[in-house]
Amino acid sequence: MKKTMYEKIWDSHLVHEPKNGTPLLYIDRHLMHEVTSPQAFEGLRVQHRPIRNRHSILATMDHCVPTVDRHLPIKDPIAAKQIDTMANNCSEHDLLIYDMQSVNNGVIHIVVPEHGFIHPGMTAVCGDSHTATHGAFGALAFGIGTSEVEHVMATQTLQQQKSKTMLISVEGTLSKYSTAKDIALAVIGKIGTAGGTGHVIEFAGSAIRDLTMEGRMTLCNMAIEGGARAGLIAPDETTYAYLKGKEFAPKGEHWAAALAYWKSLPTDDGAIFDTIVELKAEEIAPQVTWGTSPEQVVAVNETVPSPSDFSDEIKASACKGALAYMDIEAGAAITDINIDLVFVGSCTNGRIEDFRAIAELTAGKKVNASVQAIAVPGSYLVKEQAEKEGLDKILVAAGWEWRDPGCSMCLAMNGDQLGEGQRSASTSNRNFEGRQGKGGRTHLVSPAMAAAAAIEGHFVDIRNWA
Ligand SMILES: CC(C)[C@H](C(=O)O)[C@@H](O)C(=O)O
Ligand code: SF4
Repeated sequence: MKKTMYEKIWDSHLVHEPKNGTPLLYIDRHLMHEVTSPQAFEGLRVQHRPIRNRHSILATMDHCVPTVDRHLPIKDPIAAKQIDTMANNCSEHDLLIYDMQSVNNGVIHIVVPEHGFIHPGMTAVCGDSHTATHGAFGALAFGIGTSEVEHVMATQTLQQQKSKTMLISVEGTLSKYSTAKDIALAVIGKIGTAGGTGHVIEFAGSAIRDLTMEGRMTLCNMAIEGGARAGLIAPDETTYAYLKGKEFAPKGEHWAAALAYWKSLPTDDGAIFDTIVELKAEEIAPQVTWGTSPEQVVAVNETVPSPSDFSDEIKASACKGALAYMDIEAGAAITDINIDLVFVGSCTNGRIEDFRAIAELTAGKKVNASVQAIAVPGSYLVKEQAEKEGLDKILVAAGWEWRDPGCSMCLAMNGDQLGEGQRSASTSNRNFEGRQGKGGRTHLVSPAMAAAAAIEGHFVDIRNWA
C-alpha cells in the first residue's frame, strides 16, 4: 500500500490499537517549558512515579523570562515562581534544561532544532501548541495538554486518534520579499483557522523544497493556526545538512543508518491524501492580518474588507467585531495603517535569517520617531550569531532595541507588552484580542514587512519600497 509520510511515522510508532479505543503511540522526544509542566511533575510526585526516559526530555525557560536586565531578580512573583519550580523539577529528575543563565537558553521551538534534538521520522510532543514547528524536519510533532505531559513522562506513550491527511502544495518560486511567513498566512487565509481541523498537513511543492530549514520551521509553526494537528515537510538534503554535526544528531555509522531511514520517509508516489489544497508561489504577496484571527489576512496592496464581503454570517460578524476591536475602517488601505510598535521575534520568526532580513532592510535608515522597535532573538545562539555578523549594530544604530531571548511580546507573559489601544506589526503567530497586552492590536507580518513598517511608521508594500 502506498503511504503518506504521516502514515509511515504513525505505523512505526503505534504501540497498541484497541478495537474500540484510542490508539497508543510511542513518543521519542518530549520538550518542556515552565508554563505547562509544573502540574505534570506534581502528578508524578503524588503518585511516586519515576520518569521513564529522562534522555527523551529537553527543557527550557522561555515564556516568563525577562528580555532585559536578566542578571536581576525577576520582579513578577508568578513568573519568578514558575522559573524556580522549573529549575527544581529538572534538577530533581536530572533533566537537561537550558535555564535562564544558560548560553543555550531560548524559546523551546528555537533551541530544540539548534541542537539537533529532533530527527526525521521521530514523534515529538510538548505542552505547547507550536510544537508543530518540528514537522519541518519530517517529524510528527504536536502539542499536548498538561495531563498528557504527565502521561508521556511516566510511560513514554500517548493516546492519540489518527488524523486525516491534507496535502498543501505550493508550486513555483516565491517573489522577492515574500517569505515562508507569507506562505503560512496565505494558506490560513485560504483554508481558515478551522480548515485543517482533524488533519495533519504535509507541505510540498517546489516553493517548499526551496525554503531553508528556518523557513520550513516558520511554516510548520503556523500549521496549528490553520487548525491542523501538525505540519510536516519531507526531509531532504537541506534537512540533512542542517542536522549534520549538531550535538544530538547521529554520528559516524549511526549517521549513515539514520540517513537510510530518513530517505524512506517521504510520501510514496500515488499515496492518497484526504484533502488537497494548491497554491501558486508567484501569487503569494506579502501578507498583513487586519483582524483578530490569523485567517483575517490580506495582501499588503489590498484593503481592509467589510462584513458585507463575507457570505458566511459567522465570518461577517467576526469581521465586524474585529474591525471594532482593531479600530480600523472597512475599505482602508493596509498601507495607511499606522503602527506604534514593531516586534520581531517568537518561535515563528526569531531565527537568524529573520534578523538578517530586518538588518538588510534597515541598514542606513532610521526607525520612525513614532515607533518603538524591539528585536528579540529566539535564543542566545541566534543572538550570538547575529552579533558576530554585526546585525545588532545595524539595528541599534537605526533605533531598534536589541534584547535577550524569550517569548517576550509574542504573548506578553514576561511584562513585554502593548499598552491599551497600541498597535503593533508583529512577526509572531497569533493576533487574538489582548494577546500582546490588554487592548493591544496586533498585525501579523513577515520580518521584512515589520522592518519596513518600523521605518515608515505604517505598512508599506516592500516589493516597490526597498
Ligand atoms: C503557554 C502555552 C501553553 C501556549 C501554547 O500552547 O501555544 C503559548 O506558547 C502560546 O503560544 O500561546
Ligand atoms: S514564542 Fe509565542 S508562540 Fe512560541 S512558544 Fe512562545 S508564546 Fe508560544
